[in-house]
Amino acid sequence: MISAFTGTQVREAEQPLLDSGEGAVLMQRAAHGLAAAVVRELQRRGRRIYGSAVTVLAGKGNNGGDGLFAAAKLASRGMRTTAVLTADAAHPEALAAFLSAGGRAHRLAPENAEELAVLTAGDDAIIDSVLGTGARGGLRGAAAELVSLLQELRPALVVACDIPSGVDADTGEVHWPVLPADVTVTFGGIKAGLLADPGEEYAGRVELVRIGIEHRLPAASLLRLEAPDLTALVPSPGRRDHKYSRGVLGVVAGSERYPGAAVLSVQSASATGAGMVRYLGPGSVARHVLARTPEAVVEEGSPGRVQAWLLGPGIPDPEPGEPDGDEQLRRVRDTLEAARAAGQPVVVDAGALGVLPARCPAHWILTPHAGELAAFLSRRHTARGEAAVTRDDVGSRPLHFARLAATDSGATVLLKGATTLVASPSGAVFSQSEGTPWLATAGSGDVLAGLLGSLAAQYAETAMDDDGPFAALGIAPEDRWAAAAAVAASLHGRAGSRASDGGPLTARALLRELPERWPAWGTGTRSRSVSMTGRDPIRHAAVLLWHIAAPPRAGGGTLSAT
Ligand SMILES: NC(=O)C1=CN([C@@H]2O[C@H](COP(=O)(O)OP(=O)(O)OC[C@H]3O[C@@H](n4cnc5c(N)ncnc54)[C@H](OP(=O)(O)O)[C@@H]3O)[C@@H](O)[C@H]2O)[C@H](O)CC1
Ligand SMILES: [K+]
Repeated sequence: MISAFTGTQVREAEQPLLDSGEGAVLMQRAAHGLAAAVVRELQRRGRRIYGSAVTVLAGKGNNGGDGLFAAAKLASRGMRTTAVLTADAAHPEALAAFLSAGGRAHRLAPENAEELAVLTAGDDAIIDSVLGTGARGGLRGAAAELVSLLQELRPALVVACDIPSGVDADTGEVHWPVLPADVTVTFGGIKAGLLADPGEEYAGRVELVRIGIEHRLPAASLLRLEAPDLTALVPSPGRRDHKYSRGVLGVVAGSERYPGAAVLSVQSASATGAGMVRYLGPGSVARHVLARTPEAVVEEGSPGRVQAWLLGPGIPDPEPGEPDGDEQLRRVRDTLEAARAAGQPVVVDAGALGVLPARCPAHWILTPHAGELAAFLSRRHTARGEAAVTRDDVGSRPLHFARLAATDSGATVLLKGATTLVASPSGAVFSQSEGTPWLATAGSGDVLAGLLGSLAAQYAETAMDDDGPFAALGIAPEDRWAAAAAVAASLHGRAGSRASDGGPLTARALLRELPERWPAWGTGTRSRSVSMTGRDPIRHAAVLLWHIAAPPRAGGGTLSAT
């Protein structure tokens, strides 16, 4: 499991060492790791180091200091090194080291921004060390102009120092312009903003350099499940299990208008381990469901025992003139009431999001996309006389709004996106990014809802106990349902990447990827490559290489092992 931290958490972990005068050692470890990453990436691309050219964009603070010290190390490897000093000052010792290593420095000004952009864009590598965790907002003035020009000129290789300048280390919000990085070399702890959109999209592959503060870091601000975690968390039946003990899921989904959502969500639930799926809905929809999933049980009256519910796929929001909505929405309301009394986990999707009570239990998992989350929050905010929230608000600050919705409602909130975020009402967040943009297709959300419902039914009885698999991974009781939803998001994303294989996919193709690979997924048919390079983390900087393989400047980083 990958842990990520806010810039503040990392800075606080650094502080005692700074106070004891070890800041220079930390910086040298950071610079060593940064320089080593540039060398490795150039070699990976078949470039010679000696004689290659690198430019460092250096800000006024320690982020700029990291970059200048790293460039000095690259100069000692025979690289031609240029520094563009973007502020009126620079880290004095680092600049001195850079110049004495033979580097050439230019002070950026509005009148030379274009000339410097053209001068440096052709270099073999650019190191972006303008702003790090001390940034407030984005690039300004000539630095913003230089980066905008470099974006157009598309340098061969961009390596961001700690975070791409302009990306908020805590939230992943982006203050444009930001130079998209091929690699982000981050220090001490992975920054949460590198694992949340839109920041993740600009980070490229993330490499962590340990600088000796790791043991001082607090509980992570954001977590990411990896393949070995799926192995531990993907449920599998025991010898004494039977269909009722494996987890029965009740599904209230579909409508005359959208029968397909019921078909897809029931099929998905049935294919991913639920012992049984009970379907409740209009007869015409039920016939479609049975045609595709004959093993489903269609319930007329009150259903038999279930361990969990999935409510909402394909159920439209209430019409303005019909506040109670159609029969399905009434069925959703009744089921929510019964489920709360029974303490059952509920996956709440689509139209069901509009009929939730003010406060929900953490084992109710909402699965909105950005527009649905904006509507969900706006209903609550306007009822309190607060400003509405737009889809664009959510799109630019997904981590903030997912967390807000969870803490405000008490429910667990899975916010779908290129990077899917799952917020626990405790404030902890899981971030999963195994998907592909091709998953943005009709029915994909219904398949996810069915998969998540199936897992909820399988987890309901014992998985959340203190001797269960989530506790074994060290996940706090209040965050276990968020972790369960993250399992679903991870499996769904992996299935989507396989079904897409780089091209368009349909929800039906996505379904086909679900069951066959189910047991293999946990082991991850893509084994994660994690290697320690550099030297011992206590005595020297060490680089824990883990690859969020994001094709350089591709849309979003994906967690796929190499
Ligand atoms: N602390 C350590 O020992 C280590 C730090 N590491 C690296 O350091 C950065 C954090 O460095 P810091 O100096 O705290 O902050 P920055 O370098 O990110 O910012 C520098 C200054 O820039 C000014 N600033 C802030 N926002 C902007 C902006 N939008 N545009 C222009 N300038 C801005 C601000 O100065 P002011 O005088 O304007 O207040 C900042 O102080 C961290 O990211 C690491 O790279 C290493 O990890 C090693 C250990
Ligand atoms: K930076």
